[in-house]
Amino acid sequence: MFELSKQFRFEAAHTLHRAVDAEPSRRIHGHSYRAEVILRGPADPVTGMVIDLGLFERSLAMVRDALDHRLLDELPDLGPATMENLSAWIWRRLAADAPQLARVTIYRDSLGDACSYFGPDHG
Ligand SMILES: Nc1nc2c(c(=O)[nH]1)N=C([C@H](O)[C@H](O)COP(=O)(O)OP(=O)(O)OP(=O)(O)O)CN2
Ligand SMILES: [Zn+2]
Repeated sequence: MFELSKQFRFEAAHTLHRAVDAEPSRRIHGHSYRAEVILRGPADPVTGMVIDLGLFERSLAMVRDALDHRLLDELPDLGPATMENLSAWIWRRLAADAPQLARVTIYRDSLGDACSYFGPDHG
């Protein structure tokens, strides 16, 4: 069993309705995000790879393009633009191309925030 990971960064804006810091959160504001995607599985005996990272990078580039410099509130299938929903959204986008998906983690490094999603089979 091997574990492969790739990371990408994106900048995005959002609004959020919440009980604390309600007013500044409701205004449009931005964050710098880092996404880490983990794949787990055996290496193919012929290729020696869990997945060709070149192929995987293409899928990640499409996901990043849909998020970078966007107003996340406008993503139709995201829901409230929290790190929880972002990690699950990235999972849904990648699952068909990468059945070895094991975890998607969203980081907001400047705030010390992180949130991981382990897929629908883990609640
Ligand atoms: N469980 C979650 N809680 C919150 C999320 C989230 O994604 N999941 N997101 C936010 C907001 O995005 C918010 O902008 C971050 O708020 P906060 O930690 O208060 O940081 P700020 O920089 O906006 O505020 P400071 O007071 O300047 O630290 C909130 N909660
Ligand atoms: Zn925010």
